[in-house]
Amino acid sequence: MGDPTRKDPLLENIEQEDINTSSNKSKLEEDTSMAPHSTSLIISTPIHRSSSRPQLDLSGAAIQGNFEEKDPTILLPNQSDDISHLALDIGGSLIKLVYFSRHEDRSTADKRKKSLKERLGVFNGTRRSCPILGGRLHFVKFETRKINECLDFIYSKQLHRGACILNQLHGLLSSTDPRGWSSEAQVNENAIIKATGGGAYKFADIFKERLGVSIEKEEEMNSLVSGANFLLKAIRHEAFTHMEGQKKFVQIDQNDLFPYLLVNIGSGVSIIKVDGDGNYERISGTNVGGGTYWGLGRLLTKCKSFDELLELSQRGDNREVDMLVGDIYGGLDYSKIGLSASTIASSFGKAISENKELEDYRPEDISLSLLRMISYNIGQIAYLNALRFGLKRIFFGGFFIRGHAYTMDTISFAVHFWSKGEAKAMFLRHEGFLGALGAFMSYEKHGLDDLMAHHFVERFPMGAPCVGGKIHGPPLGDLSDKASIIIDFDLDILCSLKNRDRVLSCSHCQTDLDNHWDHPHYRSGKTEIAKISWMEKFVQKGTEIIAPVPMAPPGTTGLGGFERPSSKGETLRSDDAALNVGVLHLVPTLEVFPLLANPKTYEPNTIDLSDHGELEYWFTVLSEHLSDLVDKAVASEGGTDDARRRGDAFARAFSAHLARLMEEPAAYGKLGLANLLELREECLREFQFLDAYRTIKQRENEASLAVLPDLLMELDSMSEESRLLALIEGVLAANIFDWGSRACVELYHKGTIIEIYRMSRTKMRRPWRVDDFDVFKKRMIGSGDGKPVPHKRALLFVDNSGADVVLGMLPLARELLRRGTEVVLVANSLPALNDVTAIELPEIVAEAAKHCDVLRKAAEAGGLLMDAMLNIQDASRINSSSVPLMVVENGCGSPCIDFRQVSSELAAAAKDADLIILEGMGRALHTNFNARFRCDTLKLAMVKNQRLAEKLVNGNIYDCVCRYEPAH
Ligand SMILES: Nc1ncnc2c1ncn2[C@@H]1O[C@H](COP(=O)(O)OP(=O)(O)O)[C@@H](O)[C@H]1O
Ligand SMILES: CC(C)(COP(=O)(O)O)[C@@H](O)C(=O)NCCC(=O)O
Ligand SMILES: [Mn+2]
Repeated sequence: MGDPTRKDPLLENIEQEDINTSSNKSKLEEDTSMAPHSTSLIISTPIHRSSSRPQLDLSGAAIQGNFEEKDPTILLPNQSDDISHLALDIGGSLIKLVYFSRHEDRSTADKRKKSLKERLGVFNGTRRSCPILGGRLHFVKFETRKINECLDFIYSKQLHRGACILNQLHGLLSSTDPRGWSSEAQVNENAIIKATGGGAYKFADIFKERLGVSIEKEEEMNSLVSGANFLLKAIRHEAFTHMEGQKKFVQIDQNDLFPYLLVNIGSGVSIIKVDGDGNYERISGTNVGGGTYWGLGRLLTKCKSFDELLELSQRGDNREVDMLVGDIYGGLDYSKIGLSASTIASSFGKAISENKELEDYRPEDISLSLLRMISYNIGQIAYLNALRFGLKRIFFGGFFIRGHAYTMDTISFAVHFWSKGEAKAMFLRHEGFLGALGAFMSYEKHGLDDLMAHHFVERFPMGAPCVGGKIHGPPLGDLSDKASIIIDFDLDILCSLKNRDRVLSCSHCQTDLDNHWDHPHYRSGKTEIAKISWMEKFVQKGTEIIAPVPMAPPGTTGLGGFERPSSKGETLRSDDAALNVGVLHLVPTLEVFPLLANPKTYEPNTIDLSDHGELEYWFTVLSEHLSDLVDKAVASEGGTDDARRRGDAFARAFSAHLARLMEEPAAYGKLGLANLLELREECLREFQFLDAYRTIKQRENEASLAVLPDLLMELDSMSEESRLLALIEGVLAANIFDWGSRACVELYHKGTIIEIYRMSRTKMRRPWRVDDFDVFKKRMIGSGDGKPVPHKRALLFVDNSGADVVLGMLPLARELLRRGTEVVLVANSLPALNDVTAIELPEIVAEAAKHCDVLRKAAEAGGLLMDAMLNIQDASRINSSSVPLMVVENGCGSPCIDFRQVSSELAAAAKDADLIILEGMGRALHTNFNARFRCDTLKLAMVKNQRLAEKLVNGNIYDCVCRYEPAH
């Protein structure tokens, strides 16, 4: 140990190949027989950053127009340095790919925000001077032996193009081949893709030949470590423990992360002590790893795939193969040293004592025995290494783990057992992508290093719809129009369908194309690849929901209960990386809401969906609401055939997601009701339903605006005290207009908007179920002689369109303005159900202002009227003595709000706020009911669900909540 000249076989091949590139083809395939010995490769310098990346000027606007249709992932002009969007980790077993796709341009909205910020008088000096651009990080994997699929994928998504846009540009202009294919090798001459893993050496030529790009090699350990550090610091629910079938997310304190032990279980195993960023040492390793399980397993069971092997283990009984203590001690425990009769004395040991051949053993038993042997061994070695350096935390990564409950339980058990509970085994959700992420991070100037958890929103993988129960493929925009994709083919589907469902055949000779790269007609450009649009495929196929995830039957194992596998299930979850980790949406403008009393302990969700009963209930609620939602969505798009098809596809995809989450609720991190409600909205957007309730919202806005003048007159005739009560009543009553609630939707079928509103108002008898009105009133108007100081700025988190905002929140805003309180109306950035959005609000305010001087002056002062009528105006022209009324977007597209991730505008507006009003069930009950803020907070909502009413406030449907909490 410690001899720097000796090398671990896992590393040795790679290092030598670096020197002797001419022999690199055969090198990795040979030489696996060396005994393990660790190497001390000490690297404590900062992460190496290559300078060979081309610095490209992307200002060719005309050229961008040319391939815009064909290639939506191409970056827009003048956005230089945002081209590092693909990195690979090509391992012995699997190729891991991390790629980045940009968000669409939002420059108009940005301008509006800029002028708003000027009005708010907020300049955010701490923000990065060169903002990194928003986008999505995607995670995909392929088997290394099927490298062609990976090349297809890269090509179909044109990911290699980002590596050298100028070259590509030139190539496309000069190429006569419609695919630009024959000239690919020349056009990308200087293009570089970062890659790590042995395959970065082994397959460099293939990448050059097929995609015309050069591989720039990143050191493997370095990549693993920087990938792990990034995940542990930036992704909220990344690490978790897994004991006896129970998954528990671990909150990692960024400032208390190091040192830790990283055990990457790939084909082989690397054990790395990590002391800081770029500061690590590979202290050990073992050649008994994932490749061993898969390789030996394949030989012994004749399984055709890793998953098949893993699935077999689920039905295995290792006692048939393993020699137990009881087998040696005649059925007795060896209690003196703490070994029970059922403890494994020798893995596979039974095979020596019996006169049996391989065929006499069940493959299931062999697979389980092998899986246990290897997992347990790795757990033990990991612990011993942790012990050497006094490390308590061990993070396990690598695709051997494959999110498999039994594997994780076994490793955890070993660590727990040998360390007597001192050390903790933790797993990473992006287990196998550490190296690829590290390679991705190594691109220059991507600026990802200092990103924080609040900059990432993990979304359910939504790249495309569900084919055969899997969510796959490019977004709808790319493919809905078949005419625009005549020459291309849908490789995402090809990849996802594996060999079950080929979609490619050559139109020239009708041959099925297993490997189109080698097909002569493909090369010569003669073929038109027959393509089935994913939409048709999807609609045809129906939905085969993913197989259940293995879950532990509760309480099957006690400690030391290693006799029986703790986490077996009937089938194995599909090994589809896209469904095991979400897509990370990078939104650099998101911020933590500055008024949260304690951001570290803040938990947005009120309902804990780890309670299975709750989960089941809310899944049923959402499923039952689905057909009504689809009707609305389809109608909002004119009820065309296309809209119907999309509606159908949406329903299937959403149901598939629900089913997937029902099986593994923590698949994408901790699951709360807010995530489910957001998932529904995201899913709608994915199928191009941009605002399903558009017409309903318009209709309700118009009807409400028509009665607003009367309401304002009525309010103005009241005393201050009664007016305040009437205003709060008004907000609560109008919150009944909620198209997300089953009960309310039924009501709407029975009466008009005005009838329902009247009925709701008459039911507003105090005391409400939660009634802090008197305390609020005291703060607002005082109780004795002295008048309280009005709030300086109030943030009103508005909810639904129509009566809710027009007859509820706007009159309340008006009252505050009258008292000299600045009002910021905070609305959704994107539509969700019938919630009003920040884009829609200025126009509604402008309409309301026609009947109200207070609103008009304040809206003028806030620049709102200008915004609504003239779009963007120079802030300096607005000169009014009135306190301003402003509109700010919250950064969400959901009926709920997570205050850990809000728009930077909202964060900026919050700085001077001393009152926040959260309105509606989503924002005040489902989320934030228990949240505490550093300023006065009023939570107002009508509970429109019986079960929630019972659970939360011990009441009934249509009860009201008026919760006032003075500054914390
Ligand atoms: N679909 C799969 N095909 C092959 N191996 C898989 C698969 N899923 C998980 N594995 C396991 O993951 C191991 C590879 O893990 P990985 O972290 O990708 O390492 P490497 O970089 O060495 O390929 C395999 O040896 C096998 O044990
Ligand atoms: C989606 C909602 C949170 C919207 O409520 P809001 O915030 O508009 O008051 C709410 O309608 C809801 O929880 N609906 C599902 C429960 C049900 O249909 O009973
Ligand atoms: Mn709502």
